[in-house]
Amino acid sequence: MPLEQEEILLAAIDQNKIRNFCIIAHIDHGKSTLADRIIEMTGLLTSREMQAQVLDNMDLERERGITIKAQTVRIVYKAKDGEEYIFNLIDTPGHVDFNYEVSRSLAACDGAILVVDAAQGIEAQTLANVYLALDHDLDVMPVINKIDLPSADPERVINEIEDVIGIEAQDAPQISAKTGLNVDQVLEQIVTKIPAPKGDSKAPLQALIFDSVYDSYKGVIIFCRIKEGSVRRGTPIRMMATGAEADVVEVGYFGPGQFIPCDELSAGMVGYITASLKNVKDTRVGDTVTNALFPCAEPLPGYKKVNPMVYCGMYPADGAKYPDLRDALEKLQLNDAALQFEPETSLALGFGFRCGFLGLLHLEIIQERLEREYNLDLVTTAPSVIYKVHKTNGEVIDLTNPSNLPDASEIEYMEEPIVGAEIMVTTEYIGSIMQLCEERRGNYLGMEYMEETRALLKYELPLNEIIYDFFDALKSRSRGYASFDYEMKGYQRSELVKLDILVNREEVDALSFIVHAETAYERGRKMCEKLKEEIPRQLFEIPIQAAIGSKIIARETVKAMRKDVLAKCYGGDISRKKKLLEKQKEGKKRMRQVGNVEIPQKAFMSVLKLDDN
Ligand SMILES: Nc1nc2c(ncn2[C@@H]2O[C@H](COP(=O)(O)OP(=O)(O)OP(=O)(O)O)[C@@H](O)[C@H]2O)c(=O)[nH]1
Repeated sequence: MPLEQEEILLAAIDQNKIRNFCIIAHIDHGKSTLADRIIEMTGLLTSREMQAQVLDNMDLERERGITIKAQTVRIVYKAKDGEEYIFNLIDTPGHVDFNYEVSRSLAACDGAILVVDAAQGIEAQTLANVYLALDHDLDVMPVINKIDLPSADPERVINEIEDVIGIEAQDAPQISAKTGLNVDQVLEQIVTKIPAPKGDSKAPLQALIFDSVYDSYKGVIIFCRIKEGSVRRGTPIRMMATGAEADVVEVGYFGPGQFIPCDELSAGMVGYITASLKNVKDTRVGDTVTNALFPCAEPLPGYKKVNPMVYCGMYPADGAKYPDLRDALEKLQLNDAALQFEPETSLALGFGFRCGFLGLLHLEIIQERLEREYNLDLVTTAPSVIYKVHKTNGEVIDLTNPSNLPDASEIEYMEEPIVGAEIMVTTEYIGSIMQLCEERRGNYLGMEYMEETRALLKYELPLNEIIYDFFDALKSRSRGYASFDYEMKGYQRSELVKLDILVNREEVDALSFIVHAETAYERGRKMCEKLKEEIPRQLFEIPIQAAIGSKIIARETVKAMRKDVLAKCYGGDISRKKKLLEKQKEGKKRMRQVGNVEIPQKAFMSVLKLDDN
């Protein structure tokens, strides 16, 4: 352990010298870049040691450039007043799929740095995050970033922050997180503007879990903010919501990319606890850790169990890999309490799992990790939201798989999930965005002008109309000038029907999906067209039909043709022929035989691409 860190451990930590804060921003406004600069400037790492971005430490995160799991780091800053301060910088995820994690990360802080891009100004997620921060009574400290850009207009953005959010911004540091310009002002303001934590170290233990990870050596590592009391090795702890109990094995704090043990965590501190717990499900984000023998009177407010919003079927391309897929999902679940799965069988796809996710991004991440880290080839069915089916016998079922929809005669009515959406857009695109929302069955709630050139549109939209490609459609219809945020509102009665797809007169259960009755015909037609493109020609003619119940509503035909991959190979280069045959075999792994027709993986996702914008 470096000498400097040892000294900090030994010195009793004065609460007044601690600052717990996070950085909030709209996606891409430079949150991670600023975090890196702060870490670099406080001397924890030299820029050479810094791998691209320290805080986003999952490979996938780095590739996609987005923050998924909240990460935290403790740094020591020597301020201009000559004193040393301890900063706990809590990184918050920036995507709507992970909204609850954002909210819990904020609850662990006393203040928030609000990063706003000097060229783009306030965006939908800037507002959503600021409101969340204000809900948690955090002091919000604005910072104007990217002033090095030629299109930067910091004065306009300062006014916008004052007008729209209503917080003082005249002395907001104007920085370039990229070059490091004026980042020193940010560090000073953290000391002067973000309040020190409060809390009594002698009170019964009350700590907020804002994240937890599973480590094969240490078991579950709980990331927490100690609100009251203290905790050390040997303390018997209890999670108040899940009831799990264990003795503490180790406590410590977060070095960049590593865990550094210490003697004790006390009120006001942010750190980690390990105990002999084997599953992150025991340590739910938002739960309160207390002393099992001397519990606090009440848990901290705001805990809620996060439930998946989007479901899809995942099947191994090679049926023999089913046990491997189960093992992989179990391993991923150790680190991801929001991931759910249960076995299901499909006539078309065989044995697999119905998996539940927080949103599409979460789904994609899991899918990619299964394919990359566990080397599995997957066939994934189109995602579906959870519908509530009210049956004539009074029973209500949560439908996560469209092919399980009961017979129409047993259904009284159905409900679908609705979200409240806020869309920020420049005025010239208001018309096209409103049109998009209308097409997606949106219910217009109102519009507020931010300034002359921008407005905030409020809509209620069915979740199943936005989970697929709404974001892309929004971007393309506004040339990238619209931004968007949403939250679940509840369920609403709706005229829904199940659309079945028949390939060569056989129903393919994995292709069924649920649509609003009004759009059923159009979607059915488009789905058939799409499948016609995706399904390769075979030796015989293949009819593709869409049906509601026994009624066929659309049809396309894949004409017969012999597919000869060697046809293009003139001359006698045998190795090239072999290569082509190999390639064809690879492709086949992901094909599914339905009756005597082979359906490629891409076809199962066709429903996602029915709206060409
Ligand atoms: N020109 C310029 N570019 C910057 C600056 N700060 C960040 N960027 C760039 O903006 C992009 C987004 O920065 P990030 O730090 O990844 O943004 P973020 O807000 O953390 O994004 P999420 O983690 O996805 O929420 C990157 O390409 C950065 O290099 C800046 O001061 N000037």
